[in-house]
Amino acid sequence: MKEIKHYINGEFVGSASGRTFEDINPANGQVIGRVHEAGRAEVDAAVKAARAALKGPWGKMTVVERAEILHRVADGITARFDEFLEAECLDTGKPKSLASHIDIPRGAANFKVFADLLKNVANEAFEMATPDGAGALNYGVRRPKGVIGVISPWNLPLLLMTWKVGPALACGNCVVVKPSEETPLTANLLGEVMQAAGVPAGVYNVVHGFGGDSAGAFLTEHADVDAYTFTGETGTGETIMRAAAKGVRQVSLELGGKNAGIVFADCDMDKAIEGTLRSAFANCGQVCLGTERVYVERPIFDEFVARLKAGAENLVIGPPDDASSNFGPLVSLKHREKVLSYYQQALDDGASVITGGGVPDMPAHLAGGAWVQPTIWTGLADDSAVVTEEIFGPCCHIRPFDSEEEAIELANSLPYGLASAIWTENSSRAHRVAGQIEAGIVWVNSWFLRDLRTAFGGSKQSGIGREGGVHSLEFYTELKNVCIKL
Ligand SMILES: NC(=O)c1ccc[n+]([C@@H]2O[C@H](COP(=O)([O-])OP(=O)(O)OC[C@H]3O[C@@H](n4cnc5c(N)ncnc54)[C@H](O)[C@@H]3O)[C@@H](O)[C@H]2O)c1
Ligand SMILES: O=C/C=C/C=C(\O)C(=O)O
Repeated sequence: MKEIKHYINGEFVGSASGRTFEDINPANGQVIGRVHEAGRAEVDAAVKAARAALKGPWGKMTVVERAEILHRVADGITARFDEFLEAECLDTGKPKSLASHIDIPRGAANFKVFADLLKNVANEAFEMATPDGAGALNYGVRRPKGVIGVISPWNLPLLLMTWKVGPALACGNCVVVKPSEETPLTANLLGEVMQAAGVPAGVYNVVHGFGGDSAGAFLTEHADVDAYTFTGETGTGETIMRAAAKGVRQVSLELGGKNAGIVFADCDMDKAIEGTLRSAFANCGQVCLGTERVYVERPIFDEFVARLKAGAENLVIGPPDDASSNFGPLVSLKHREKVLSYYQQALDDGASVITGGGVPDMPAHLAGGAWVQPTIWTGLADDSAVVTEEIFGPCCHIRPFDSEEEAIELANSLPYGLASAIWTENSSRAHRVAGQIEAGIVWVNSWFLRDLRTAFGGSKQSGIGREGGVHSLEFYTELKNVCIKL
């Protein structure tokens, strides 16, 4: 049985308590390995290692030297692509066809992009007048923030963790990562890659465990962590923010969403269907940016519903290794319970089930997996929990609208504000509507199209702060102004 340990100060170590929990493959319910659960002692050791590493060779390196090492990390991920792919798909059950295009390549890109960015970014400078006429010069210098606590979710484990670790390390920080308890494998593989790439011991640490009353909470309660970057549920974000308030530590929070797709009658229907299918069902609907509310202009409503239904019914449900499969299981049986409770709620609230709504028949060797059907509903009231709460499953509700104003009002009606997708061939309308959507990210005629230099994050209850490009740099560094009287 595989033993999954912590990675602290450049070594894989077990928990002093001997406590472990199971890592389960959600495609078949089988145990992949036993994961060590960190107690306060392991979290403390990881934070101490990170603090010490700041003062070691890592803290003395030039930006160019750090960037070279981070390129080696990226190349190390690429060189071990198949191992990362295998590990990510074992943990999540997602199709290899998906992870090989998104999760693993982005794991490498997240190091390259920020390493290069750091080499090229300018600092601000202001000349100022003074009463004696000699003037003064102000200039900014950036310094690493220190030890960063990185807490990440299970839906895109390597992608979302490296999206934070890449810029944090590029800026010269050291990190303690707490991956999701559901998906511990790729964070450990990355430890091996870091070692081989010459990242000094203590710069990248991983502690495994759960959230509350476990590794996650111990990390957020640790007084010697300087800032936290978190991706996960809004409620967890609130808890982490409270813990970080002690000692006035900064947080960057990428949280939940209940994203709207708006499909206008003047859209290119093929593009709108293809994009909405991906945004609702890719990664079995477990993408924070995914569309769970679809608003369609009335003249094309029936055609859109029929075509999305046909698309959903064409998805090929199957395990990661099946090359033809493009729809895997949910991450766990526990998460399936949550998703199925919304499927039941939709029935209770009088939804018309256009397709799905239950659990698919799977062959015996996969029957223990967390499989669920892609599901589409119509006919629910705007205040049904199915329409207002994040389900994080492969499902969406489609509702007609009659005017641009109504569509904008519906899209903005919830306390979330992560992402939105607008489908129209009228570019004036696209700009007009995009400007009025209350969300951190608006896509027009696309979805999950990512340029890593751009700002990424949520408004309202979908998050605090922006990461990506120079915005990551702002979070992961302390900007100091030096004022020189001439
Ligand atoms: N905005 C984004 O960019 C983004 C991206 C991906 C996922 N998400 C959101 O993530 C959620 C799904 O992921 P999840 O179920 O893993 O989220 P989660 O909030 O349950 O867990 C995320 C991480 O936080 C840890 N955690 C849980 N409770 C904690 C606590 N009290 N203290 C410290 N750490 C704690 C977990 O162990 C895990 O590592 C969805 O809401 C989704 O929308 C958001
Ligand atoms: O599930 C959420 C997806 C988030 C994506 C990113 O953070 C990214 O593309 O950088």
